[in-house]
Amino acid sequence: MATANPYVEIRRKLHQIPEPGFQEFKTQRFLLDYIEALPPERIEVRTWRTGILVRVKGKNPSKRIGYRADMDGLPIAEETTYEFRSQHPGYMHACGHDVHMTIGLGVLTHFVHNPINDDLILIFQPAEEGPGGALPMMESEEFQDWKPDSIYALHIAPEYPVGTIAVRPGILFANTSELFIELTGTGGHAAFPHKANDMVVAASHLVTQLQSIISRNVDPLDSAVITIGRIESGTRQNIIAEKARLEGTIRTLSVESMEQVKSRIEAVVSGIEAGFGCKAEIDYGSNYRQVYNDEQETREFMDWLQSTGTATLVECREAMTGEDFGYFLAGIPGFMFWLGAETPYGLHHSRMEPDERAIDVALEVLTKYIAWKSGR
Ligand SMILES: CC(=O)N[C@@H](CCC[C@H](N)C(=O)O)C(=O)O
Repeated sequence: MATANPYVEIRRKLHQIPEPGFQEFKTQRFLLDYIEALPPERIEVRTWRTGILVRVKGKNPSKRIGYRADMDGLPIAEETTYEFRSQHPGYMHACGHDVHMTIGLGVLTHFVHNPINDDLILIFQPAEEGPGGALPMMESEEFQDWKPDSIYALHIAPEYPVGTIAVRPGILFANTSELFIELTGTGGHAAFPHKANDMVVAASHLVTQLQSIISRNVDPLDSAVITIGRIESGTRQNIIAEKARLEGTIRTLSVESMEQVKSRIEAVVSGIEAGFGCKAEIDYGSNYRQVYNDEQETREFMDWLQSTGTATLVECREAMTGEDFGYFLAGIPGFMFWLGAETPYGLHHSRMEPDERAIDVALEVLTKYIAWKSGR
């Protein structure tokens, strides 16, 4: 169904072309086509791998204000009711990055036509879901040269109504580490288990033992999560599996707990090796730093929201989600906030249909706030 809102149209087009991290080629082309059609006088564009940086020149700049949107999709087979479903089988924008990029283009368009005093740096960042684009992008010459003095980002929140912004000073999202474990035993005939080392059984024990780490080794007041999201093992029902692969993620609120959880995982995996006579290899994949909102910047934003009434403010609790935006916040003051986009299915769900009215709410909040920050 067509809509009169150009940004909703853009979001629907982006929704159809979800791509994995660092392979956002069509997405980058789509964004560049849009950006290149804007009046060129005030903008400068750079690409970094599949990402894009845009500088909107201010009228009398004394600082650079940054806004970041992430670009990649997820390996999920979409099951929404949309007519504009993903055209990339097995991939879906199930974490709202289509909405985030659309808002980025809306902010850019607004300030191209309504310049502020300061420079604005729009950052379209690849590979947020993995392996992590923020850190290498930040380290790039292209970024360092335009490094903002403050930086902001948002994430859609299916659990909050449209018109709500949820945020908190300090930690917003957890420390994360991916987790991959390969088990190798001895395969064989299903009828002769005593002549094999069955990795389906070993993997099953491992999953339940991993879950006991959180309940038995981590301070209950210091939240942590281990999720095994994928297990691969075996070839058919009457063959004992020689190998098993577990894929998951670790989340902790404190940096110390991450170390402790990893050392307990290593101990449990050694126990599985001894108990099942198998070999195990652990790979922690990519790690994200916690998203730690600058206290002063966040309080200022919360006060501004309340005094202007531009959206309904909720001071939320921290969440165990991860975000490589935490790397930007480690070097640049700023914050991330949740944008209410109420829908019954949550992030990373094949049926998630965020409420598109959230786009206009975000554009109003961000354009007014950034203009206010720039003293216009
Ligand atoms: C907001 C969100 O959902 N972010 C992802 C980040 C993934 C980090 C990494 N690939 C991992 O799985 O640990 C999340 O799953 O929280």
